[in-house]
Formats: sequence, C-alpha cells, structure tokens
Amino acid sequence: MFAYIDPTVRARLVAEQKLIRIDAQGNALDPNEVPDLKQGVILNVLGPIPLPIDIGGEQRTFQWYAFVRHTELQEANRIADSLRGEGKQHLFSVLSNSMSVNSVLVLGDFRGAESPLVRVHSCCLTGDVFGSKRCECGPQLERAFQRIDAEGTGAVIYMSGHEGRGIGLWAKAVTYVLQDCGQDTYQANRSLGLPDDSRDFSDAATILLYLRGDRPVRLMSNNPRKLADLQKGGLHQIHAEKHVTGVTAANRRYLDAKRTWGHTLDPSEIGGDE
Ligand SMILES: Nc1nc2c(ncn2[C@@H]2O[C@H](COP(=O)(O)OP(=O)(O)OP(=O)(O)O)[C@@H](O)[C@H]2O)c(=O)[nH]1
Repeated sequence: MFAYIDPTVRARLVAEQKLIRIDAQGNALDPNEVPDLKQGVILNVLGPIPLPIDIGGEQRTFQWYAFVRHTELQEANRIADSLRGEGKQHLFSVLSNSMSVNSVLVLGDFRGAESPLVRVHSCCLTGDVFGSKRCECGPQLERAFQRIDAEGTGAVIYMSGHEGRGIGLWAKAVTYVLQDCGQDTYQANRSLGLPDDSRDFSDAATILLYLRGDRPVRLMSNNPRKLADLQKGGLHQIHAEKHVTGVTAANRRYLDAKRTWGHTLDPSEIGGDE
C-alpha cells in the first residue's frame, strides 16, 4: 500500500521503523494493517534521514522526515499500476507531480527540549529557490534555520503543497501580472475567483504531535491564522514569536497588504506609512 515502492524495500523500511504511519493525533499505527480512512487523515512518515545543511558557513546535520497523506499515496499507487499495466514506466514523473510530499527538518534534541523553535513554511518557488524579493519568503526560511541553529534545536516544516497560499504556481504567476497592474496580493487572488488563502496546516500540527506531543513550541510567524490553525490541529501550547526579515523596497507593498489582512507587522517594521 505504500505506492510505487518495491514491496521488499517497503518491508525493510517498516522493519527498521523508517517508514511509519500516524493518525491525525500523531499516534503511530500498525503499518501492516489496512488503515481506516473514516477515522480521519492518515500520514505516512519516512525518516529520519540525515541531511547536512550549511548554515552561515557551518555544517549542521538535520534529520529529515518526508510525510504524505495516505490518500495521496493511494492515488499515486493507482497511477503507478495503470502506467505499469500500459508499459509506460517512463511517465513515472507524473506520480511525483500528483503528490504533496511535505517535510520536517529537525535539529538536536527536539523531543527533549522545553519549548523549541518551529517554522512552518509554505512553499514559495520564487522566493525560496529563485531568491525573488517580491516577497520575504526566502529570507524568512534562511533566518529560521539560523535561529534554530543558534538554539541548538528546533524544526522547520516545509509545506510543499502550499505554493501561492494554496493556489499553485500557475495561478500565482497570473496574480503577479495582476499585481503589476495595481491589484494587491489578495485582490489578485480574488480576481481569479480563488480564495485569499486556502492553506491547511493540520498536517503540520499532526507531525508536531508525533514528534513532541502537545507540548510547548514557539512558532516563528507573524500570521495569527497560521497559529490558530495549528492550535485547532491539537497544539494547545503553541505560541507565536515574530519573524520579520527580508523587507525590501520590492516587497513593502506586499507586506503592507499582509499587515492590513491581519499579519502582526508594525508599519515601523516594514518601513511603510500608517
Ligand atoms: N497568491 C500569492 N501567493 C504569494 C504571493 N507572494 C507570496 N505568496 C505565497 O505566500 C505563501 C507565504 O505566505 P505569507 O502570507 O507570505 O506568509 P505566512 O507564511 O502566512 O506568514 P509568516 O509565518 O509570518 O511568514 C507562500 O506559499 C508563497 O508562495 C503572492 O503575491 N500571491
């Protein structure tokens, strides 16, 4: 049932406890039993996998876990079966396109820490990878790694399916064109008939419950809705810490729109006028 993974490899990963299955409350399930999807979302978690990462010229080894919803793996499995049946294995890249595989990168004794830092970061190809200054996503991600490194422990959760606050890269590109014609970031989404923000943070809450239980964590974020979503997901001892960085002339207008929408950004922090 673990989609397009060879059954013997899968069995080995399960035996080594590198491939596990958890329910929405973060409890481990028997990976050999057929999961009851009526009970709620089920995640498959693969890891830990050591990932050496450069932070300010120093190498730190984070433990990477990839996680994906069981329903998404089932769909990939279905596609894999039909491609195999048609002898079209060369089209397997469509499998990866159909799944949102999220990640958590953990440094140090995250389980044992009293109240570690956590960054729940939404995928932003333009900011995180290209280094675009139209938003502050790239610097926020980098700063999160630096802050975690400074404390010796913490976790970055990277939500790969959240591109464009949930509307995807194609629609986000269209909203950039609309923004260049005068609309703000939220108006541009609405012009496409799409929600301002359709992100779901419940899987991030689940992975934190699995890693630490419902214990204190400090969320690096200026977004009160993200905090509320994670609380709704079962994290009752999560608190927000401001995470303002990467402000430039190119993204001031964007940040001002976020402030008006409810992000805890003071005009003084983003260099704008009240
Ligand atoms: N639709 C759209 N999405 C954008 C735009 N700029 C950045 N994004 C996306 O916005 C998401 C980040 O959300 P933000 O609202 O910037 O910040 P946040 O994560 O909610 O809040 P913080 O935790 O304080 O960073 C990423 O998925 C980006 O791809 C834009 O102009 N339009």
